[in-house]
Amino acid sequence: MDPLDRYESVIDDVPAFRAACERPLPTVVRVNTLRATRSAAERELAESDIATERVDWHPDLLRLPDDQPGANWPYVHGWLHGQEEVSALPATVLDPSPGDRVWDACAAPGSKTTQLAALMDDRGLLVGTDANLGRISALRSNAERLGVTNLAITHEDARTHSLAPFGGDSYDHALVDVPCSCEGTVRKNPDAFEEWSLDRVRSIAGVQKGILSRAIQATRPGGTVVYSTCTFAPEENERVVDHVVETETCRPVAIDLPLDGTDGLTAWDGEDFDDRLTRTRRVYPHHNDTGGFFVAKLAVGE
Ligand SMILES: C[S@@+](CC[C@H](N)C(=O)[O-])C[C@H]1O[C@@H](n2cnc3c(N)ncnc32)[C@H](O)[C@@H]1O
Repeated sequence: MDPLDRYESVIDDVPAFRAACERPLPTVVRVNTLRATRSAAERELAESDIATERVDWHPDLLRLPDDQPGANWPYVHGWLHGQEEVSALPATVLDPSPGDRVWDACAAPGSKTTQLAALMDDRGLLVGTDANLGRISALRSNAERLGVTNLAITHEDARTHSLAPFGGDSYDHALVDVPCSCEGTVRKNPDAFEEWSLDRVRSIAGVQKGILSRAIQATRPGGTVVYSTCTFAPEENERVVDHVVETETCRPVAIDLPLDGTDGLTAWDGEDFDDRLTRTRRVYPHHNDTGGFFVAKLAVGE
């Protein structure tokens, strides 16, 4: 079964959506502001005859030619990190401040963790958790290459992470970028649907609910939790957020998304969700020439 068939009733322009899903993804890098400015990175890349194009919605993203080898000088020296445009959305939406205490519940290999560290100006405390030891090695080496020093790494199941990591106090914010069915990565990985089944979608949704619930419980009242996936599946998106809105003390808040997106769904497969699910955002590949993405922002304690 082609899982994309399931979305024909909720997508505005199905032929454009299908065509975008078949095009390769543009190559994008994020300038690591702990080490360089965008102008300095542009100059350095130009010296190596690498043409760049600014991404207009984000101050630190650059598009590169598709045949660009990854190991250029600015990359090796931690000025750049390969990061797809939509992957830069969750940390942008969370927008932590220097000095905050932030938990990244599914952190490896660290694209968003290192982006959070840059937004925090490498100050405060960032805890990055992942259940996969091999991927934690990549997180560690990315953090080192990019010069991040405010990061503590834990190898554990996020569903059992400490609820009082600071002697009773909780995190100011959490980022929950869960494992998912990855339907929105089909432009990068044409085999993305090979392992797809509705049973897998439903099973992973259980893990997602557990991790998101834990993140809400570990965040102080008045704090913020951002939930994201790179899939279109409502079972892993709106239905997971609807579950925590019912079971935890939190509410979805409006997101001022800097690129085009559509409202989250309030019904799927015969089930209705909380009306406030319209405040979550879906990003489809044909709207901004990116991968597919889902993001929700939750205010905790309200
Ligand atoms: C979408 S990836 C995270 C990508 C990462 N945020 C980034 O931007 O580089 C999901 C991650 O969740 C991890 N994971 C899966 N189950 C987990 C669990 N129960 N607790 C913590 N991490 C888990 C996987 O190992 C994987 O690295």
